[in-house]
Amino acid sequence: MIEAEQLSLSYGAVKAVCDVSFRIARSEIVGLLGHNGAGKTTIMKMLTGYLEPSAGRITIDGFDITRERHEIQRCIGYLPENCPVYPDMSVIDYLDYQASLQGVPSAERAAATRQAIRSTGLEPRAMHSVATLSRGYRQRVGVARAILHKPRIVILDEPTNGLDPSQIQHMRKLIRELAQHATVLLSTHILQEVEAVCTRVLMIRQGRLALDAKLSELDQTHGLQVCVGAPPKRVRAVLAAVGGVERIEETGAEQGRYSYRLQLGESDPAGIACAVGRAMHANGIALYRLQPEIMELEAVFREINEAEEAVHA
Ligand SMILES: Nc1ncnc2c1ncn2[C@@H]1O[C@H](COP(=O)(O)OP(=O)(O)OP(=O)(O)O)[C@@H](O)[C@H]1O
Repeated sequence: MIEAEQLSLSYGAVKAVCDVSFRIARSEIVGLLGHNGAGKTTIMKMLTGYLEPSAGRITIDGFDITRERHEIQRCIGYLPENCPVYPDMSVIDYLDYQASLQGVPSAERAAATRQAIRSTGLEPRAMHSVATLSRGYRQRVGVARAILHKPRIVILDEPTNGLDPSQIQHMRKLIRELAQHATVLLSTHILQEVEAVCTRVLMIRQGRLALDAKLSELDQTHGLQVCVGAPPKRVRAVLAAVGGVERIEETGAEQGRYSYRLQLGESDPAGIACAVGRAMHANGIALYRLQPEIMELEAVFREINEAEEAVHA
């Protein structure tokens, strides 16, 4: 379990991260999503013990990062944004060397290196020098380095950055495979990346946590779009008797057809949709359209950005 409480960090006058809290349980694949400069790398560096928070607290599996940094680093594998890989070494030598730096006992080093090479699909390139590898393979070497010590938590900073579409597919597959044995936290500024691999999203906006949601929750209906043959006053009177509708917004009117968005409460959206349909029928109002409104991640992302821009305008 990763627990971050009210994390903040400033670089001089720049407030990079401000009051960010979250908890990540075992086996989740969490996407840290945000524009360039949002604060994702800074959060990852704090979680991995490379930067000390100006305020706040991090515990990982009960270890406190300020007091037990080495214990924490033993259970974390980290792919930094620009992973340093030595071009002159062969893949296998580089990983063996990294395993020694990470304290993997010498008797276990060959097996650990072999396993990391197998897990990342690097077998065909194991004897090649790093300098000859494509960016996709080099990124895999970075991931292999991160998992040499079989960490329970894998933190990947922009793992697909700069990869071509087929390399991105390979990396996504690799991330899903890693998640079978570890909790994965990855950062990205690409929404589709989160949709493709993550089970949960932490959206970071100007150093603050703007959204923490499971992707499955985002698929749930929070509103209904309705088009009926009655003007607002009448519709409001009819819907006043329907429980669960919290707000009614007029979204358009054309040729006697009036469109509305109904904001629903937490409970039973399908039941409320039935009640809306029945209420229209009972009051002799023609019903032209009644459909759930699904909040897609893209819409949420846009809404949050627009709301923030309005605040800062
Ligand atoms: N070493 C530093 N010194 C001063 N400011 C920094 C430093 N590192 C980052 N920043 C600033 O802190 C803010 C957050 O940066 P950070 O790298 O954490 O964002 P990010 O979301 O990872 O961005 P990117 O996607 O571009 O990597 C930015 O305004 C950045 O310019």
